Amino acid sequence: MPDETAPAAEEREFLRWFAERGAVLSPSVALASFAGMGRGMQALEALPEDALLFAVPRAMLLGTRTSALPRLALAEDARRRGDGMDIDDDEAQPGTWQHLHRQGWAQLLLVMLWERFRASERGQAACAAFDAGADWGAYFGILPKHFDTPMFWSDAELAELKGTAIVEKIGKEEAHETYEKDIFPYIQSHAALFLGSLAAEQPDAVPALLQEFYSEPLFHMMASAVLSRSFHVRKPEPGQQPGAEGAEGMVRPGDRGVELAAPADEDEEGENGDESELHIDSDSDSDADADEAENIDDVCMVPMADMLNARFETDNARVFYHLDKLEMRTTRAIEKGEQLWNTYGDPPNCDLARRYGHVDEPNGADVVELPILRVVDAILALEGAADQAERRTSLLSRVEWSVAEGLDEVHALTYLFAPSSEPPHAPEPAKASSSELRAAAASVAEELLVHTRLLLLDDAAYEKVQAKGKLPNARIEAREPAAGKTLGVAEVLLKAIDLRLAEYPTSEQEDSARLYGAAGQQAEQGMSANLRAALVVRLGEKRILIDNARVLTAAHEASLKIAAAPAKGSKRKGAETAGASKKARK
Ligand SMILES: C[S@@+](CC[C@H](N)C(=O)[O-])C[C@H]1O[C@@H](n2cnc3c(N)ncnc32)[C@H](O)[C@@H]1O
Repeated sequence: MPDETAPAAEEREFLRWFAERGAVLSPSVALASFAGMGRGMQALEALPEDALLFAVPRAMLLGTRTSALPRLALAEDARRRGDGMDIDDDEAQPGTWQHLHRQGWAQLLLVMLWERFRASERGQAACAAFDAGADWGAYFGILPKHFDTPMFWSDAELAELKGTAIVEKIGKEEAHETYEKDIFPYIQSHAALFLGSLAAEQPDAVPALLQEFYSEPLFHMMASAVLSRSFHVRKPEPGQQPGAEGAEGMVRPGDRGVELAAPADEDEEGENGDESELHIDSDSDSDADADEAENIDDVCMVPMADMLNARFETDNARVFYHLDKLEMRTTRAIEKGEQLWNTYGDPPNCDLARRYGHVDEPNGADVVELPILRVVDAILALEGAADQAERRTSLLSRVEWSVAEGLDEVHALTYLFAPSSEPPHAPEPAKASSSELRAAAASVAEELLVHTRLLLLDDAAYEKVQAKGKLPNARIEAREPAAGKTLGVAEVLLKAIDLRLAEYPTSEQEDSARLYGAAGQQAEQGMSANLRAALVVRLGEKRILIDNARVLTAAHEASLKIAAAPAKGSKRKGAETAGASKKARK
């Protein structure tokens, strides 16, 4: 429920600035505080579908297209080169503004830090000569001063994420390196730009001033703000009519900390959020795609649009694009008092926690990662080959080939039965019938089935696959005579899931009991938000593994029956998902 308290001074100042700069906020909505979510937006009266909530002129967006810093930095680079000419980004030397264009969000983060300084009391006077236009001071005033993302968690809190894929994706080290190697040296060597007239007026104070306005913690804060609040806004197309809806594509926050931002999608509606990184292409491919697809200049902050919270499949408002402004509109009728929700793209909890610092309970979009190496381990364990090292090498060479052919190195498993909306949010039904289990088998990650089966083929069949470039079908009940011992795809995946579950220090029952209580045990009281988020993430992952395991168990039993009755079994196609992989479809 929203707090009834009067808005804080910084919020009043933000609202004043918002109106003064030409933005419009509907009198039917207001910012409000929501328990555990910070600020959000609330309807003060019932609203129809497509009602305008607010409109923001493009000039108010904060990014490299609207800030004066890029213009000033380019002029400074040209002055230092002494030629005053424009050069291509490719020709730019290290230590120049254009060179930073290649460093993910570096330019945007410098813009954020510089604009924050420029809006400060000392910065206003020091930057007066820059003729840089109106500042974003009131916007910085309401940005969070701290973030709950794992980037800022203690080691003890991070330890609670053991087994999940979050820890290695936080990017703390990479962010630190970017700051040390690219950001701070650039600022230091352009002190007159970043401190304005203060650099010449107080040369002895420069190191302290740089620390005050451009420190590493501030840099991480800006990066976190971009990660959790930025949008992708394309430049208007030439010839586009003012008011034309949706011509610039969707917005959503960039991703990957300071390293990379996520690719933009083609869509006419805006979405504060982005896709999970667990997609079909291998990571390296997707990074390349992201580089290609994203224009870093599209990533920007959209005051007011970043005030809306989000919850799994709850969004009731979206951003729409116009040549001169962005509008937030309702996507369905809203009742008086309802919260206005945007969508962050319904990411799984591991991404929600990493990028936004909160989780959804339950989150039907949850995923758990199963690396193909765990499948290799499972095969080795089940085969119990005398020469494990030799067999591992052979399996790894298949992994290398298949990944080069476009199969994922890490597969994402999803819920096969949706989690209950009621605590403890376990997948329902708890006891599925055999027909329900059979039906669910069709949703087991296809590419994982193909990949597993490929590893199980005997050498002759594998060589044929390589020669023809056609992968085996995703048949969950398939059994293959790998290395002289017949193993089932489902059987191997069950073992891989066992191994994957063993990576978490606690069990599903323990986590569930702590979060939601169990027979004879109360839920843990007074848990910190970070600990709760960690428990929710890892419980969701374990539940998906266990959910997949029950379907695989049924498939394994079926595969044994089929094997025992080969004549009938050879005709059985029920659980086969034809032409499963991209490669197979080719
Ligand atoms: C785009 S901002 C939304 C505005 C934000 N609540 C504020 O006070 O400025 C995103 C942040 O809001 C919070 N948030 C959004 N949705 C939430 C939810 N369902 N539960 C908890 N926190 C949420 C998270 O801190 C997230 O990083």
